[in-house]
Amino acid sequence: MTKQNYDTARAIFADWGVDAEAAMERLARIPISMHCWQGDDVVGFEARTGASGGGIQTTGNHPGRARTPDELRADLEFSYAQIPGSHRLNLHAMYLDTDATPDRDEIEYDHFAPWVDWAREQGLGLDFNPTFFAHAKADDNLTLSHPDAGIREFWIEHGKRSRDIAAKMGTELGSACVNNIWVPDGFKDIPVDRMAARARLEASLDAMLASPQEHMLDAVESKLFGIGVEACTVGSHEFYLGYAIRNKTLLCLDMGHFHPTENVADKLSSVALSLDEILLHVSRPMRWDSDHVILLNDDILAMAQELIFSDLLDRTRIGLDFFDATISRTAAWVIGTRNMQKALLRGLLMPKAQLQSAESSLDYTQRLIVTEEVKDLPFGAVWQEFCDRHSAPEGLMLMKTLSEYDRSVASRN
Ligand SMILES: C[C@H](O)[C@H](O)[C@@H](O)C(=O)CO
Ligand SMILES: [Mn+2]
Repeated sequence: MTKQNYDTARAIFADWGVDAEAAMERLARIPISMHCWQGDDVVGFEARTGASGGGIQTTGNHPGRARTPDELRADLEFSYAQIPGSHRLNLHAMYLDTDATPDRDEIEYDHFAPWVDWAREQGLGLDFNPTFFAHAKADDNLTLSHPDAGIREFWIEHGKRSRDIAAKMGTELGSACVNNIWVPDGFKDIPVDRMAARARLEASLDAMLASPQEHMLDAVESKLFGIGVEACTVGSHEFYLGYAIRNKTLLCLDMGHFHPTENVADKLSSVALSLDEILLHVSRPMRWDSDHVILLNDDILAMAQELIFSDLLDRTRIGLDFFDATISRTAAWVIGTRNMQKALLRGLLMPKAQLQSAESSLDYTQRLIVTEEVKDLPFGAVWQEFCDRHSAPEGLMLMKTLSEYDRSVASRN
């Protein structure tokens, strides 16, 4: 039945001048960097207690949170098996796997080596992030921009070590590892010396990134505001856009880090004119940076279409950033990642040449007719075929598989 549906769909897309086989082939080559922190509510495996801090907030208490690296890896293995294609894992520095208890300025590659061995076995690429939150030295909501030079030094050292670890991960796995820098630095109430804070952040970043590295890529992530840093975020969009351009790093655009009515997809072509590569944190901000699981909604579809229509797929690393502890954590990963893929597939199945030609000849009526008519095309049949070819379940079978796994981990407490 699926095969018949697909054959019909393929013919319908061909009528529109779209090659469904080519779309599936391209989709299979787009890795999504799935974030480890959805699996345990951004807690990590350090010997510490306490909330994430830094304005990041997970809510909910659904049973089954991964408590150890082994549990997290088991949950990831299950999740990747439900997601067609080959992907990456985005690891945070607080997810070390070791009996040692290094402080953040003492972390080394060996503390993460089990993750690399596992990633190799699983055929996954790895990305990395220094963790500048959930630590006593981040309690002021200031790290790299802290007025205290000792605190800045501590975090600079953490950042340098993270880059070393990312470079070694990239070397070991033969695939460049993106090391994404996000700091929570900011002010609850209106500051009077924004310039000093931003100058300190810039100097700290310069010190951290001073030594050239291979097999890793530096990325910087801006933010508009967070809980507790409502008045000013030191690493704002303008700050990091300039920094990334000047220093040739990747710029990370997190969809939750802008004013809620801003169209983040619209930013891609603008920043791509000044940057070599972009990192995305695909997320769903609901009224604020709430990090809801991404849906196949207009924002995600627009983001995917923009990547494809602006020819940015080869210059963009797609990472995810959501965490919801009110639902099955593995289902959240699977649904969110598959939604990103579905959005990309839809973009790849659009009659791009026809649409762009209508626009360039100012035939906006034709552009409107096409954008609206193609909404009825059988995208689902191509997605089913894609899942089938990659041995990933869909529909009722996916539902059953996700529920069974969720029940199997429910006794964790
Ligand atoms: C855990 C991540 O580093 C974090 O979500 C960051 O990327 C962010 O978006 C903070 O709001
Ligand atoms: Mn993010």
